[in-house]
Formats: sequence, structure tokens, C-alpha cells
Amino acid sequence: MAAAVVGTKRPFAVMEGMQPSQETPYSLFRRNPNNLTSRTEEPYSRSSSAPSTPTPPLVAIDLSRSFEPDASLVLVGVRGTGKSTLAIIASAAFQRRVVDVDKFFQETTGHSSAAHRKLYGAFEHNCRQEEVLRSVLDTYGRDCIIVCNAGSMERSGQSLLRDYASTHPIVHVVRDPKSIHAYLKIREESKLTGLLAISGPIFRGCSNYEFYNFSETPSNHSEQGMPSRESSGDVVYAQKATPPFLALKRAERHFLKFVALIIARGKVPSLEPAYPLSLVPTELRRFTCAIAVPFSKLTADDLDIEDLEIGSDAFEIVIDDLQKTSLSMMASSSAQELTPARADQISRTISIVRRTVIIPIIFHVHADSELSASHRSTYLEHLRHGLRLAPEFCTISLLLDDEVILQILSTKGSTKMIGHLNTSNYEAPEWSDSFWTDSYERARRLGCDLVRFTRPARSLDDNFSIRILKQKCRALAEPAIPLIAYNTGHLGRVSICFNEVFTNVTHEALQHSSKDHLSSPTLCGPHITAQDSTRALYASFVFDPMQIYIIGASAGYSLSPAMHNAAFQRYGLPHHYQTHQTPSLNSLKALVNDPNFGGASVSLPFKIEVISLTHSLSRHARAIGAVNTLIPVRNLNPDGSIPDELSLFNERCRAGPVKALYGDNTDWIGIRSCIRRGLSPANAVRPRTTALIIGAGGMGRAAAYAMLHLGVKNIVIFNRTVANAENLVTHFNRLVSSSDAGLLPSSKSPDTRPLFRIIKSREESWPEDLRYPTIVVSCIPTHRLGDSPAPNFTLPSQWIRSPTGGVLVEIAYKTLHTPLLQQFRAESHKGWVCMDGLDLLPEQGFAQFELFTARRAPRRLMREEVLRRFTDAKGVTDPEVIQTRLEGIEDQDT
Ligand SMILES: O=C1C[C@@](O)(C(=O)O)C[C@@H](O)[C@@H]1O
Repeated sequence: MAAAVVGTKRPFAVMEGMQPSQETPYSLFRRNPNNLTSRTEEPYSRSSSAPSTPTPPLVAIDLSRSFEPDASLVLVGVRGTGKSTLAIIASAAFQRRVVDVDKFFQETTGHSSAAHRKLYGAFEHNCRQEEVLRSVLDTYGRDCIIVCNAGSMERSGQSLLRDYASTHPIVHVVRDPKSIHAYLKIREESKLTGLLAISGPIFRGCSNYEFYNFSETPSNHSEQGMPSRESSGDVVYAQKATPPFLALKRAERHFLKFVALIIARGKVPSLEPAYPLSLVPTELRRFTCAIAVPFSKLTADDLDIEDLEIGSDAFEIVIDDLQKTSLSMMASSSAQELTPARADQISRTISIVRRTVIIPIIFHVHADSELSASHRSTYLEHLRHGLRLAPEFCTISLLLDDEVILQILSTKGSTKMIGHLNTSNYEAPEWSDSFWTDSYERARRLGCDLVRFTRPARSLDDNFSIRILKQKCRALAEPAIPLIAYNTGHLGRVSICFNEVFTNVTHEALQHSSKDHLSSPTLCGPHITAQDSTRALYASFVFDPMQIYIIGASAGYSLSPAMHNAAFQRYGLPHHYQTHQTPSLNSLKALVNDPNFGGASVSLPFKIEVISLTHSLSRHARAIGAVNTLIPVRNLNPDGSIPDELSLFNERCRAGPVKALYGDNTDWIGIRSCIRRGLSPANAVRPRTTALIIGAGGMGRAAAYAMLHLGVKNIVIFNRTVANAENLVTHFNRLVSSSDAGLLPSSKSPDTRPLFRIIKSREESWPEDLRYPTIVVSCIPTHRLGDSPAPNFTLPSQWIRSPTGGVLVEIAYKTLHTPLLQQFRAESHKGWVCMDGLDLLPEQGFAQFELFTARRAPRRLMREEVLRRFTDAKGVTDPEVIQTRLEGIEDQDT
């Protein structure tokens, strides 16, 4: 029995001169559940093969990761990694001051660092450096972004920073050597390589986080605003690749996403996610999937990460080559170490995934099922490094002893930890064995946020006995933590389908390795795709097919049916989305009476009228005063009220009588996303940023609400009927001052309250006390409506004088050849970016898809479908334009 258990671990044991264990981890665990392992390792201990350094790095022992929300953020790293740019980006987003230690040094001493060293010698220089660093850290401990170069990193500087890291986030900024080289212009590249090899461990030794600043390739940043097609003098829905001033956009979103993970949530409303599913903890939703992607594949293959993400709720990066790493480390006599190059590679990979996907990342280091001594140290180093990258979730092996687990958990920061036990052998106890409940209880006691158990299935019955374990765990003392439990191997697929949280799935592109797994049932690994899992859940009646509609007076032209149906098909969802064109809302009742009614998109002119048919509204719909999405409610609370959003999500796609209708609004989310996508970092929202809304109907209100969420403080309304503009302003003034709004935290103080202004006529000049608008949203019709002709609307040129341009969002998409779009396209050389209705429709549609299905939307596919289905006035589509537009999408809102 032991031979089967020891498996791949034996060579290590032999190499270390250890006696192969005669016991299984389970028997060891039973005897002494708190002491399976005993040593605590030191990460980043210096490599014997690493180049020597005059100032040896301090060893980073589990630096803290919990801070006051206003604690200053420190960026450290060699020059050329982009720290100053990132600091400016963060400073604009968080309204924090940037303090550059080098500049501070120059201001206080009157010399640059290099000149000072030359004049006064190394010793005096180092003392001065330390003094300056200490003074900066002491003085600017709150609400600042501190930039710190290698100059301040002598040993004393390192220990100052390390102490600081117990109360402040210190981010080591890393970048690919080529970009650093291009920036620093060092003649000999080998000198840079040497510098990076020396400085990497030093910076890692005194920082608690790491950000890999991915260099954006300028290849797709072609000229913006150049119409891609001309047809008899008309511009055909031209949209361009990313303009140069948006080149930093992706870096901006990526960095802010990272910073938002490491500092307290809720501090900066404009950085808060808006999509409905982002607001409920993923691990509390039911029947979620996690695509498991081996690190070795991510680094070796050219994988389409956005495609891998489709259908999954989390992206699991599986460090699958630890054994290989351990072996090579042992061979190079630097065993138990994470080399700087390997650490860089992991940071880079996580960065690539994070900047592409919208779902949370799970960092999983795959250990052999016993976590053998030689393996354990490498395992821990990888785990500690993973936590530096702030993944949303991270697994920790429950084979470690309590002391080590507690130590790691105390440094988890915002990462949710999954206590993990996996086994690839048949000797693992039955699910009914108290081993599993004890392990669950222990993980919970130690502070894990979730637990994950896997074991190979010996028979089909094993799939069903998991229910017993789940029931037992649920009956244990509160608070229960989510349990992920399933069988692996060919026979375990049933339990994989019915596991409720983060079911590991695979993808066609990774299929090769999963087939290997299938042929070797002792190996664990996902065997089904997200689509397989979805199909199985519908085929076994856990979920039901739904009928979903778009309801509107002229809904016939809508591209929503094509967009949603394409997404359903890709996911393996049996739903059907159809058009319901109607002059009145009277026919809605009949649709809702169908037990398979799955919800509806509401189009013009019903977005306000439909409120009277709802029983409850989301806070957004309430604040805006308009509804564009209806959701059926089938289970009411015992007191008759509507359940919370999590419960609503967990009852989606189950047929039955509809007891109530819940109304939401996703238009504001779409508008917010378009503004964010089109706004260059130079135009990032600041206190004096001004926005202009044209129109004062339901969409105008959604635009105003989106702007308030983005932190815009000056909002100007222009509407043909001034009384409607006044109504809008009255509505929002009431909203921002009312204490129960609970939407815009910063608006409570009158000094920072947003200011609404009305411009009554095109002839008026732009108000002198306001900046020119950098955000313009046009919410007026662009085509003939009944007897009203299409308004031939353009903005007076005296209003569009922003020196840095801005973003124009035009909400309609029936025609894209509008005078306003043409006017702004002609201004693109001045920094104006146009977002039209074909950008907006999918953005608001992603949120509707989430509301209808409780799944993240396949964004690229939906965008593609909308672009493919759209035809211009001549009924033509252009694949080249579609491709250019898709490639131009740099920014993903969450
Ligand atoms: O405004 C729009 C666009 C839409 O009407 C369509 O055309 O599909 C669908 C609505 O839900 C959304 O609010």
C-alpha cells in the first residue's frame, strides 16, 4: 500500500538519504494532525549561483499585507520599470500626491544622487540617502504614492523599507529587460542583466507585493480617427485601432486593478466594479467553474487566454512543474529555492492573465500528494511568491503543519485562501470517513476561506457519497466556509459536474493533457470543459431552458437577439432570446406567465413605464429612474419581500411560476465602460473634470449616473426642452444629497458634491468657470422616430476646445453615420475618441447576460456578433473593420 502512495516522491527521498516513508499522509495526519511538517522555510534565501552583491539582500520573511486604507503606496524597482508613470496613474485615480525620493533628495541636498556621491564619497552619500528616505517615509506615510529607486537601497534603506512594509504596501515593479534596456540605454546589455540579477532579490526582500509592468506593444496603436472605408464620400462605421494616446490604457487598467486588490475595497468608488456579478463573491455563487491552466502551457504555448476564460468563473493558474523545478534546483545544488528568473516568469505570467481576463485568478501550486520534504520548501517559496502578486484566491496545502499555515494565512492580505488536499491514489479514505470532516474543520479553524478536497473515484458510487460529506460539513459549527469536493479520474466526472463551487474544467486548447489524464485515471485534473459541465447540468434538470425577450416599440432592428443567442450557444445554454415588438406593455403579462420566462431587455419607449410593473428595483434602477432589464423572481422571502442579489442569482434559470419582477438598469454600466475605454490617461477624471450630456431622457439619466460613479464633479446638461433638463438636475441633486442614496459616498460632504449645470442654447458660450468637457455623451435619437426627423445635431465648436481632447459616446446604433460622430472623428487628431452604439450595445449587454444567466458574458464573442450583424445603410458589413475594432479594445471594465 505504501508503495502506491509514495509514488513519484521516492527519488527525492532517496536523493536526500531519507528512508522512504512507510506511512501515508493520512495515517500521519491521524496520529498528529498538527505536525505533518515542522520546518518553516525562508523564501528568497540567496542563491549560491546568483551573482554576489555588495549589499546582501535581507531575507523577506512573510511581510504583512494588511494596512490602513490611507497608507501610502510605495513603488520600488530599478529605473526604467515605469514606476513614475504608474505613480501618476495611481495618483490621478486615488487623488494622491506623488513623492519621488530621488527628487526629494535633490531638493534637500541640492545635488543629484550621483553628483552627491561624487562630491562627498560613498559613506556620506549613503548616510544622506538613508536620512532622506527616512524623512520621506515618516512625512508622507498617508495618502501618497512614494517612488523609490535603487539609489536608496543600501542595507539601511532596505531595513527601513522592510519595517515600513509592516504597515504599508510596498510594490516591487518588474519589467522585461528589453524595455528597461530601451529606456536606460545602457550600452552593454550584460551590465543590465547583472544589475537585475543583483537587485531583484534585494527589492523582493523588502517589498510585500510585486507588479509586472507589461510593456504594451505599439504595433496595434495606429493612427486613430482615420476612416477605414469611404463609400461615395460617406464614412462607413469607421472605427480605428488604438490611437497613440490610448497606448497606456491597458497598463492603466491593469495597474489600477492590481492596486484595487491590495488596498481596501470601497475607497475609490470609480474603481469599484460595476458589472452585477462582480458585486457578489464568486465563491458564494452556485455551480461555478474554474478553468485550470497549467503554468507550463501558459509559458510554452501561444494560448488564447480570452478564449480559455469563456464559460468560467475563475481562472486557475496551476504551477504544475514544481517537481521538475525541484529536480533542476537540486541538480544545480541550489535546492529549495525560487530563482529570480523563475519568480519573474511567474510574475509575468500572472500579469498576462490579469490584464486579459475579467474573472478572478486562483493561484495553485500543485504539490505531490505527500508534500515531501524536498518538495515542501520549493512549494512554500512558490506560494509566498504567488501571494506577492495578489491573486484573488490561492490554495494552500493542508498537509503543512498548523504553524506554517497560520504564518502564511497571516500574510494573505485580500487573497482568499483555499485549504487544499488532493490525492492521486486509491488509498485515500472514503468520503464518509471522519478524515475529511476533521480536515474541513481544521482548515476552517486555521482561517482558510474555502476548502478543496479531491480524490480518485473507485466506483460511480463515490460520486454520490460526496453528498454525505457536504451535509456533515454543513452541520458543523458556523460559520461554514464553501467546500469544493469532487472525485477525479474517469469515473469521477459526475461529481465534477455536480460540484457547486469552482469546478475545475479544461478547454479544447488544453485537451491534449486532459486526454493524458483520462487514460491515467489516477492522475487528477479536469476532464470536462465548461460547456460539458453546463450541458450536464441542464440535461439533469438542475437548470431549465429559458425564454428571454427584448420588448420595445421598434425592437425589430435590435441586435440583442443575435448577440445573446450567440453567447448562449457558445456556453451550451439551451435558452432562446427573441424579439417582442409591441406598441404597449399589455402583452408583457402573457410572457411572464410562461414558467420558462427568463427575463427581458426593455427598449424604447418603455424604460420608465415598465417600472410600474416591477415589484422591486436594484439601487441603480431606483437612482436612475429607468429600467432596461427585467428579471423573474420565483422565490420570495418568508415575509414576502424580494431576496438579496446573491439569492436571486442562485435561483436563475429554474422554471416555475413567476412571483414578482425585479427591475435593473445596465445602460449606465455600458456608458461607464465606454467612457472608461475611451478616456486617455491624460484625461483621467480629476476634481475639475467636466462632462456634457446631450439629452435628458432615461439614457441621459443613465449617463449622469455613470458619471457620478466615475467621480465626475461637473456635469453640464444640454437638452432641447429645458424643463426636462431641469427635471434631471432636480432628480440628481436630490439623489446626491439624500442620506439613503448610499451610492456615492463622497457626495455626502457639500464641498465635494457634484455640480449640475444646464446650458439652454447652442449659442451660449461654454461657462467660464468650468473646464471644457473631456467627456461628451449624446443620448438623443440619431434616426427618424415616427414623424420626427433625425436631429441633425452637432456641437457648437466653441464647446469642444479641450486641449487634451476627450471621449464622445453616442448611444444609438441604428445609424452610425451621424453628423455628431463625423464632427468628432474630424477632431481625432486633437485627442478625441469616438465610441458609438456598437460599442455600447455589447457593454450593457454583458451586464444583462449576467443578470439573465448568472454567468460572466463571453465578451469578445458578443462584440464580434454585434459587429458582424450590423449592416450599414447599404446592407454591407466589413470584416476588416470588425477586426480593427476588436483589436482596438484595450480596456475591459469589470
Ligand atoms: O438601449 C438598449 C439597447 C436595446 O434597446 C437594443 O437595441 O437591443 C436593448 C436595451 O435593453 C438597451 O437598454
